Amino acid sequence: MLRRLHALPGLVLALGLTVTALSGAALSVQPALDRLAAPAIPSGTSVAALAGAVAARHESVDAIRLRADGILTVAFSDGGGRGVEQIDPGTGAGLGPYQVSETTRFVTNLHRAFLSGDAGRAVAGIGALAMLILSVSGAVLLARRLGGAGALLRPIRGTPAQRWHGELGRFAAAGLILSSLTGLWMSAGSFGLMPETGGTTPEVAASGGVPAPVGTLAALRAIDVVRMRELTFPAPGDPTDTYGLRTAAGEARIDAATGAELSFTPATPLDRLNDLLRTLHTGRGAWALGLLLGLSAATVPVLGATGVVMWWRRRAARPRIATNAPLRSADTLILVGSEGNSTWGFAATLHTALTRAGHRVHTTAMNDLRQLPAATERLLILVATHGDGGAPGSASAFLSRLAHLAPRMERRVPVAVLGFGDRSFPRFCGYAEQVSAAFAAQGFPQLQPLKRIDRRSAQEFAQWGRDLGTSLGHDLVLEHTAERPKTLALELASREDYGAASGVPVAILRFRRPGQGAAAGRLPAFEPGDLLGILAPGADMPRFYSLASSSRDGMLEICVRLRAGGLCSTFLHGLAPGGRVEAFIRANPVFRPAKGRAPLILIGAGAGIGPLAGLVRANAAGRPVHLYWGGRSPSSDFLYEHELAQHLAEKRLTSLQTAFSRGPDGGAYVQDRITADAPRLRELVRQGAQILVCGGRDMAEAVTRALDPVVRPLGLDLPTLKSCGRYVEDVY
Ligand SMILES: Cc1cc2nc3c(=O)[nH]c(=O)nc-3n(C[C@H](O)[C@H](O)[C@H](O)COP(=O)(O)O)c2cc1C
Repeated sequence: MLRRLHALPGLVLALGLTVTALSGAALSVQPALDRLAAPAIPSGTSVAALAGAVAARHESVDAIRLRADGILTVAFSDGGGRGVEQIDPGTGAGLGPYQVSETTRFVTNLHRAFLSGDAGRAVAGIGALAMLILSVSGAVLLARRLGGAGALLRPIRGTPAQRWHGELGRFAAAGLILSSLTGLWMSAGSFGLMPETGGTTPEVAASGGVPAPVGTLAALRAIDVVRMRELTFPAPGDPTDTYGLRTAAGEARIDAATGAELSFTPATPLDRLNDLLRTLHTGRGAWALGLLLGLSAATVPVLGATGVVMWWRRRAARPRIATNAPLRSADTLILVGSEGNSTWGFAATLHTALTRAGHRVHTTAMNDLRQLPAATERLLILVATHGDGGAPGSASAFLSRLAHLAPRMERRVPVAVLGFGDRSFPRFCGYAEQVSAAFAAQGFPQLQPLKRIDRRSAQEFAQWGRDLGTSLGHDLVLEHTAERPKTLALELASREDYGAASGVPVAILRFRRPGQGAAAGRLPAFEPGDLLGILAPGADMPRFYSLASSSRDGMLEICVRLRAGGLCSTFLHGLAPGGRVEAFIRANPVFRPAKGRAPLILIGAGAGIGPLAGLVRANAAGRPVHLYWGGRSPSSDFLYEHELAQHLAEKRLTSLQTAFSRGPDGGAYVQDRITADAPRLRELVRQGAQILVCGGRDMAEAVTRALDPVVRPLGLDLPTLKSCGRYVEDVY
């Protein structure tokens, strides 16, 4: 809901908001320019002295104004001609005609009313409301994604569009909220929707005597020019008219003959609020704030563009459920928790089979659960596990939502949870277990016990379908054929083989698109640490390998360890240069170095060196990078040995620590190097280093145990470092 609330005004009003924001950003520079151009007002100059000097130069003066931008102007009539000129605040001397430039007038009109009168002003007001909704919902969404309001400053991970959107959004949110709130207020005021401002000016009786020179009037001599907002002069020849002096405190009427203050109308709280909000919106009288607001506004086009990209990706990634029954009337609600979208495919198969069996089925994302309509008879939850036993994207908010909603629900319908995962992860279907436990804790009966499906097994899914059919009292046949991802044909360009002598063969394989020169297909963009999914002949599931190169290297490089009985690794190890594979690239934005120049500590073992070597190769800027790597034997297993030596010489790599379990030094593991190097590593972490770990699960666990005592004395622990992206793993 919140996401929809965020996306909708952005998509519908994108163009209008961009125009308003950019024109606002352009106008925001004006107060700073005016401030530079306006002569400083010397303190101690009285309004009387200034008015006296001005009156001496003009036949008739209408008013003297101190504008919010610090410019003093006088409106006058001389010899039948009227004019407005800027005046020197110290001497009252004329500084030339005052006029707002055509460009400023145009941009202001564009900003306030899209150059089209009242209708335009109404649209601008709606735009301000939309911007307010966008800014507040965006801030809440970002806080939710980063782990709460206290986590708003944590590093943002994700695709480039997500990172730009998040970084710019959190920079600009406060400014955009302030500008849209104040803009909305001003817009409502311009349509008379706000209470009337200004107190009633009392009738005053002027003395009617001969007007005295303005420079001698006592009430004007008591007021400093810096406090004045406007001084209006009496109409010439009208002895009953008075001077009007407006300051922030209110408006005084002053007798033209005696100089006495005849009345004073104090400014109302609403007047003061209006003044404050105007300053906060325009930056006039607060030029530094104006520039900050302008910078915030200037981010709007980029926020809009990246927001559209994110929205489109989310939309394009989610499969369409053609026969989705309305939620209100559905007897079966299928909730899907997915990150890579494959679970949506299973949900679509289940949806179709249940619909054919006569059910009214509504399928939606787990995060979209809002209510349990009266017609709902059962809940079917299909949920994948990601991270380390964590929630997938479309279920990220589910547990907290259930905890919030369930106590208010009147009914408890039967629930079946079907987990999708991979047995090679230690927390196999860990998130599905959490979801199942949460339903049980809220008192929902089980329609089916929790079932866990390994590696998208169509057979296990079909079996679950049969059991579900039995519970529902009819046959349910679930024939699911996994959708094959779109693949690229790649050709093996070269290979280097290691480890034969130590019994753990590892190959560095470099692929390119087939064809020569311009005829070769272009590679999509990727970074070291992204994943190359390879579909071996006869396999219906891809096997993922971490990429050791970036698209800038013009080839795809992976390190593959030969696994006994492994279909894909056996196929790849048997591949000769020129041999082809079907593959696709999947971004792995979590495993990326954080921006900036803080040191990187790279830790890996065996084939896990691949993406780490790729990160070192990409470090042309010479950021401090320290690599810890463990292998078996220095003579047969030292992957990237020569390349790493060259990187050390070129300062792409700052230091290299290797550990060989079958080495001449008696055998050591990478975690031993970490323990031995604790003081240096602690210092690097103190400097803000980020740690990236790649390799087997056992190695990663040993590294975690070795690193924990390293960071403890700094008041840190690995969960804290993990939660802020300073400890990331690519573990298999
Ligand atoms: C980065 C990553 C982390 C994963 N972590 C786990 C895990 O901790 N436990 C598990 O059982 N499966 C894990 N899996 C496997 C997925 O749950 C499984 O592939 C699932 O079918 C993906 O469904 P989806 O494409 O709908 O997101 C992980 C997969 C990936 C790519």
